[in-house]
Parts: sequence; structure tokens; C-alpha cells
Amino acid sequence: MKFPHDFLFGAASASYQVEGAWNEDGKGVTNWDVFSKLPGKTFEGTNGDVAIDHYHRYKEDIKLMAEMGLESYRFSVSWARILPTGDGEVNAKGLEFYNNLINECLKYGIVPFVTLYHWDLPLTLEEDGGWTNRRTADAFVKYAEVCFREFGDRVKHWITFNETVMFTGLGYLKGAHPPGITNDEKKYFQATHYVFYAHAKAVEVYKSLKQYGEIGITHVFLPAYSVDGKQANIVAAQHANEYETFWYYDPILKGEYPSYVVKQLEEKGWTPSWTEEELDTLKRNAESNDFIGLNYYQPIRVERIAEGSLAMEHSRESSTLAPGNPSFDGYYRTVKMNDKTYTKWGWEISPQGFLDGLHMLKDRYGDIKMYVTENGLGDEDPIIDNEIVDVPRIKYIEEHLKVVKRAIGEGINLKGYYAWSVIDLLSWLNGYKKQYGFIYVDHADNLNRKKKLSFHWYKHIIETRGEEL
Ligand SMILES: C[C@@]1(C(=O)O)OC[C@H]2O[C@@H](O)[C@H](O)[C@@H](O)[C@H]2O1
Repeated sequence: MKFPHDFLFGAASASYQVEGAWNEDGKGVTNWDVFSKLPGKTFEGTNGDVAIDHYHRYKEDIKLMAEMGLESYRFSVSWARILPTGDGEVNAKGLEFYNNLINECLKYGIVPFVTLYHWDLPLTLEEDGGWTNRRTADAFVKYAEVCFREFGDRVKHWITFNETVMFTGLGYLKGAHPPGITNDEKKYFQATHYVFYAHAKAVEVYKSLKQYGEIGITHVFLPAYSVDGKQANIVAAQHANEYETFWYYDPILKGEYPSYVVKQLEEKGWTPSWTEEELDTLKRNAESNDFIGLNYYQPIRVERIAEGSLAMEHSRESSTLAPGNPSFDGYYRTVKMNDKTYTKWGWEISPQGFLDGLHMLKDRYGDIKMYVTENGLGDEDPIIDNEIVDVPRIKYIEEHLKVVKRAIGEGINLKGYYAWSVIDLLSWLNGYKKQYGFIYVDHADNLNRKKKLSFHWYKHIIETRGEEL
């Protein structure tokens, strides 16, 4: 059986991780332009000044995507190219670049799927409190409207934010992302709230423009499961789902926060400063969401731990979801299981965990349209006779696509799959070591591109619409 005719086979990237040209054509400075240059913050001091030079080589890259038969390209717009100071004047050169990028996609019949925010925030806003300041939320809505009006005649698929838990959690709890703050739960929850408010407001503006595309938000999807049948650990898994999933999807799809978490925030003094207008905006726009994006890489296996210390040391490695860490509130710990398989970076490989999680989402949120907006294998790809033989990535994606097809057959409203990533790119904290792409980039030879084995495999899957899976 083939994937449905309206199912999109895509692949993704993000502005800071591919574009480079960090200070060209009027682009403003971003938080990551500065943070990545702070000693010790990134792997081997890598940064996005050049990245893989997608800004100048996008035509070559999109031509390769077309050769692959890619149906849709998910990329992000760098806010600071459009509004260099965050909420001031529009930069015409920034609009020009993304108009060219979009038009190049359409030239090949590739559907542009645009993320408005993939972590690169204009520095002026970061320096004014970032996502803990209502100003940033209001500025985002202005930026989003500029993009809707400029690109909305050709872009019909919009994601407001990518992985809010990552830039707020790593920014205010683990200190591994800008603004590099650790263990500040009050700021963390405040930042998430202003992001959700900004999302709801942007949805409202988008719908008012009557462009008749679709808009949603993308979250990390990290379903939590108990390590065993013990009641305390089952409760710990539910606790993890409340904080890691429902806190993120409820305000979007239900228009209100999960009461389990709200009650605990009140007890701990972590409740965001929110207004009735903001809460009403969430409620008023919940029904207007067209889809949710799921970035699925792994589940987490959790066990209860005694109410431990709330302040924990975080390393760059431990900040990216490797098991073994206590939760920020010390309620549970993630566990590496002996009977599971893991990537080189310690992420569990579990297509079944994804399927079970999808049913959990359907049970809670009904028939909401979903896209897998990221899924892929971060690896150090084997090179044999000068060919990139990334068989582990092929097997990883094959197993997850099989589960996607099965989920559709079980009534899950999945409408697309975007592999992370279309091309090897800069990892925020792992430099160029952690490869995800179908296309190799040779950093020892002028960033030349080279098709991997998985490029040819994915091309075949798309051509046959996954009939063999
Ligand atoms: C932490 C990490 C990784 O490096 O493996 O997770 C997978 C993927 O998620 C994306 O949203 C990030 O933009 C990209 O850089 C990757 O980031």
C-alpha cells in the first residue's frame, strides 16, 4: 500500500544552521551570532558565520532537492534578516533573499513549508529580556505579519515556532542556549507563556488576512513511559507528560494550560505573569490551529526519584536529552535501558514509542492534523571508497516511516514527513560532527555537496510513495 496521495515527503533545515552570511545584506545581529562565540559554548567553537553557505548556494541545494524528488522543503526565516532590530524597519534585502528562495522551490514544484522562528532571535530583543519580555511576543506578531503579507501568496504552510521547550529550557534552565541562564524556573515558564501567546496572536492575524493556507506550531514530541510497572514510576511518567507534552500542546489546542501543572506552579511560585487578555487570546484562537508539528526523535523512560536538588549542573552534552538526567524539578530521572538501542549521542531508537505516543495525542486532542516536522538520525556517517554509506540513517528513517504509515492506517491524521535534515548542517552544540543529512557537505573541500546513499534511497521511497514500507 502506498502513502496517501496528499501525504508530503519532505526534509528540513533551519536558517542559523545552514545560511551563513551572518552579517550580509543588512541582516541584524542575533542572539546566536553572539552566544556561539562565547568561549566553551559550542563544540570546537563552531558557529553559523558561514555554516554551509546556503545563503549563496541555495540554488544548487534546491536543485539537488529536486533531483531527489523532494515534495516539500521546510526551512526557517531568520527574523533579523527581515527586521534587523527585531521590531523596527523592514530590510528589503532580507525580503529579497526569501522571495528568491521560495521562488526557487516553486520553480521545481517543491512546496515551501516555512518556520518563522527556529531559535535565532534579534539581539536587541534578547538584550531586552528576550522571551521573558512581552515586547518580544508583540515584535514576533509584527514580524509574522510582514512575512505573511510578503510571502503568503506563495507560502501556504506556516509554522510559528520550532521546539519551544528547547530554546526556553536550554535558555533558562540548562544555560546551554542563549541567554545562558541556569535553573530559573520562573523565567522558563514565563518565556513559554509569551511564546504561546505570540503564537495565538500570529494565528489570529494570519486568519484575518484570508490567505487560505494553514498555520500551526512545532514541538519536540517526547512521550514519557515508565521504566516498569511500579505505581510510583507510572505516576512519574504521567508527571513527565504533563510538563513535557501537555504544557506545550494544551495552550495551543485547548486554549488553556494543564491544571496539574498550573497548580504546582502556584505552589512553587513559578506561575507566569499572565493577563486575562493573554489567556483569552489563547482560548479564542485554539480552534484556529490547522495542525501541530511533531519533532520526534525518541521517547523517554522515567523513574521516580526522591525530591532532589532543584539546582543541577548541566554539561553541553547532558543538555541535549541524553538519558540519565534528573528532571528540572527533581521529580523523575530518565533512564538508559539495557534492552533498548541508542544512537551515538545516547538517544533511544524507538519507532514503537512514536506510535504509542501518537495514540496518546489522539486520545487527548482528537483528530488534529499532524506533520512529522522532524525525524532523523544524528550520526557520524561511514565513508567507504569515498562514498557516504549512511545505512544506519536509511534503516532509522525506514522504520519510522513504516510506523507513520501504520499510524495513518490506525486513524492518526498524519499528512507529511520531514526528515531532519535535508543536508548536513551546523548542529547548535555539536558542530558538524553530528550529521543528519541526505547530502554530505565537505568542509575540507570548499563545502562541496555530495549525495549520500540515503539520498538515492529517499528518492526511491518518494517515487514509489513508500509502497514497499
Ligand atoms: C538537538 C538536536 C541535535 O543536534 O541533535 O536535535 C535534533 C534537531 O532538532 C532541530 O530542531 C534542531 O534545529 C537541530 O539542530 C537538531 O538539534
